[in-house]
Amino acid sequence: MAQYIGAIDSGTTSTRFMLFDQNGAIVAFDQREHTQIFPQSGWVEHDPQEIWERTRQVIGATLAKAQVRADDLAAVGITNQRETTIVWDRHTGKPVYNAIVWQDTRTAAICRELQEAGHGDFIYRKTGLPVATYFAGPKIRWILDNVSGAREAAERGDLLFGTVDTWLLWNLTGGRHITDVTNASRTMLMDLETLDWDEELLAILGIPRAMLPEIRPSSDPDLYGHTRRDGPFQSEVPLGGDLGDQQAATVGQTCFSPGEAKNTYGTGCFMLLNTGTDIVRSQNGLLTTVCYQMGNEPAVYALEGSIAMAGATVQWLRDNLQLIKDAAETEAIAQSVPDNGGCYLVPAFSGLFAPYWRSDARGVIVGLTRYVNRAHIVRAALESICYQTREVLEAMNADSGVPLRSLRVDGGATVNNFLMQLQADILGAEVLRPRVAETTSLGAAYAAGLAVGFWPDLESLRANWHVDRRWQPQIGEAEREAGYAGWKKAVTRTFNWVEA
Ligand SMILES: Nc1ncnc2c1ncn2[C@@H]1O[C@H](COP(=O)(O)OP(=O)(O)O)[C@@H](O)[C@H]1O
Ligand SMILES: O=P(O)(O)OC[C@H](O)CO
Repeated sequence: MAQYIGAIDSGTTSTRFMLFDQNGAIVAFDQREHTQIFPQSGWVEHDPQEIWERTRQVIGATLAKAQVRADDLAAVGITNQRETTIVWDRHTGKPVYNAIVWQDTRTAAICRELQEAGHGDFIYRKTGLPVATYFAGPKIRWILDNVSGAREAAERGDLLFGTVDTWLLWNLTGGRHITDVTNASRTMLMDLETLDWDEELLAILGIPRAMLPEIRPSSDPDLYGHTRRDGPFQSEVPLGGDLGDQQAATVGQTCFSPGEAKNTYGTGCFMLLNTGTDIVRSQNGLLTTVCYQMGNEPAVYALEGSIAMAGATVQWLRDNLQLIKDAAETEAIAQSVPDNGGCYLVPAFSGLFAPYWRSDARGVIVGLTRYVNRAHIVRAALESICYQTREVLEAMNADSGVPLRSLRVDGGATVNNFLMQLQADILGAEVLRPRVAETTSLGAAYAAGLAVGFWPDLESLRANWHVDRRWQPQIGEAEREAGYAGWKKAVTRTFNWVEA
């Protein structure tokens, strides 16, 4: 019997391929970054061909490292940065434009028009999403409006849309055009109740239905297809799992019961709270989204607090300000000062996402005096991740009425132990990091493994979750609240920066 499950994790900054065994332990992996393209202020793009190339490379390198043949894989799952939008020609397979990344704000005018035309409430009721530049629908519309000949070609049925999962499935299978419910729930085009594309939403955004992929469960016993023999696996491996990366991390953290939540610290930071089969509407700026759908089971929903800039703020310190040489340095530098020296950094680089949804906001560093030095700014950058998380957690507590006392964390930035201590201090709650912090890939592996019977059911997966380390708050209430009040004040300074 095949002993492993493979997971492709195509993130905002890099792609990984991982092999997992029956216990959910990592057997081997490889990871490669792709280029971040910033053509103008507020624009963020990726090259879809580069993402596919990196995917091929990490698959080949992982199999070689582990000395595993593709025939030893029971199935492969895919997980991906969500909302990032690719449009390609169905005949040539060539993208008509770069991928427009979830952080990109070029669709602000389209979003404003949708609001002004009074579609905001309808869109929110249907999709659980506020009208914001974050989501895929307005990005597709932008491509149809701005790429020469694109609208006509789309109307002729020659163009296909996909998020990154769909792009990879298309390339891996040689032409299957499929997405899953979690990714579809981030397009602003899917009805959260019917789990199908909605004709009225398509009409409002002017998007031909023929461009859209088939929507399937996140774990599909009918399979999305098999990998092609002439592709990176050089074998026909079943493709059985597909879900957005934040939903995948929720599955990887085994948050299968209503009330269970996780927070993932990658490029952005995303907290998801499982709300079961109920569609819960937020009163506090959170999204309602599909958490997962396993086979023929009903879909499970989640409330989500999305933060656009988390680890990316650290990258900005490194690449744009050159304050640090690598992300790991932030741990020692931030600890070298006792506090932020009165300085706050609010990274509203893509506007502010949850709970504000302000596309008119832009980043600020405030509270500067001659006392403030590099270490204070580095510390303020780490604190910004934790304060944004506190705002989202408060919104979740208010919506669910049940305060979360401990938070399961994962993602690339959780290797920073000082950041985790800051998080416990700023939340006043316990922070728990699991042994396998690569929960995004693990969630995709679980979805694929469940599809082919490698694991029997969701409950059996809980036994694979083990705590690696936990952090308790170490500061008092007064200090915590004073720091938070400073943060709240700093946030107000970001508003109304971009004039309509
Ligand atoms: N030691 C660290 N301290 C703070 N941030 C870190 C550290 N190591 C990595 N990061 C941040 O984590 C992010 C990478 O995490 P990852 O989960 O791979 O992201 P993604 O899936 O979004 O590509 C980067 O933005 C990086 O700046
Ligand atoms: O690439 P990540 O892990 O920061 O995730 C990006 C999110 O999916 C965007 O919604």
